[in-house]
Amino acid sequence: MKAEMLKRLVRAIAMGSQDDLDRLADSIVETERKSGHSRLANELESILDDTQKKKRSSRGGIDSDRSIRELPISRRHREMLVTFIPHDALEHHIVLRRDIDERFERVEKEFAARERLSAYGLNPRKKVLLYGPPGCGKTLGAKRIAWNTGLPLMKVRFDALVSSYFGESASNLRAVFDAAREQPCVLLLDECDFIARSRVASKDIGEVARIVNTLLQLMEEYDAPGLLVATTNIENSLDEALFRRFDDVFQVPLPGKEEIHKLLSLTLSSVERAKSIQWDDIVDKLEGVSAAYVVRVAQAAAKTAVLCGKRIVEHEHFEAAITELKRPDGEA
Ligand SMILES: Nc1ncnc2c1ncn2[C@@H]1O[C@H](COP(=O)(O)OP(=O)(O)OP(=O)(O)O)[C@@H](O)[C@H]1O
Repeated sequence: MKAEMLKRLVRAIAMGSQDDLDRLADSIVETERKSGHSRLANELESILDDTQKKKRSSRGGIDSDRSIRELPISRRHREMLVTFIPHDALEHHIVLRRDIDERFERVEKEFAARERLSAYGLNPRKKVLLYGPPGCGKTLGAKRIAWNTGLPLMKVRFDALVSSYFGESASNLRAVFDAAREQPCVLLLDECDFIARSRVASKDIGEVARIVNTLLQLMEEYDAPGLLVATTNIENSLDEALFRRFDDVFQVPLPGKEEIHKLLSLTLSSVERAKSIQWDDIVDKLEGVSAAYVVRVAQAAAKTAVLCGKRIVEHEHFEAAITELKRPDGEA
């Protein structure tokens, strides 16, 4: 072992720093790999992986109150690979078209009845893909599923997961799926097209291709106690093989007139509304935009009412908000 490493080792032991020891172990693996000793590097890596798993299970597994330190982290950069949202923090309001609401409800009901279903040899839908335009409730829909099934949400951080080091993205992804197996949760792969761009369209045979293959395999083998929800804006960009691995695929579309009305009422529930508001006119003007945009318009109108001291939202406040928040390109 090089002198520098020996010094780091002794220092870490003297300081009793587990973090430094972990980092040192990673450096040793990397040095061995770079020196062409890939078999030794792989063996060392699997020792590290096994030890981490044992440590976790000796702490009694993972429950919903797990500490941040128990969540999967990237080997090299020690970054959290997921954002963990406990069930209590998932309360939300979502407005959906009735038929879409029923699609969500079906997933939730099957999860609730999973034991009854399995008694008949039937499997509940556990891997769901939500697609549709931005800002219409795909991420919120994943929260809804978690909330209604009593599970926490574990959102994958693709920025931390995708690494430029050979094979590391795939092993990070594996660590995330391992964690989802130990901890019943809704595992959210938000904007999964980030990694799942069509292999056909992409000539990339590097890390992206490797991670798509790993994702395909992990999806195929998925047997975690919770649910997996993936979202994408661009349905067509998804790898066909990945697409087939979902048990249910449905769209979360733009809100219709009825939903726009509900979104406005919901967002304005804490302020008074003038009787003179021409709701149909406002709804007509907002038809074709995302739910997020409708919420922003309602919030802007409410804030204008408060700022100008009236505390009653008037029709003109909506007109001003719609003009001010000109529809961003591509949102509708
Ligand atoms: N159906 C909805 N009901 C109520 N609020 C919504 C709905 N859709 C979007 N919103 C509002 O817009 C915000 C963003 O929504 P969300 O993140 O769920 O959109 P998304 O479809 O996942 O968009 P993206 O594709 O950009 O990630 C929400 O936090 C919420 O305030």
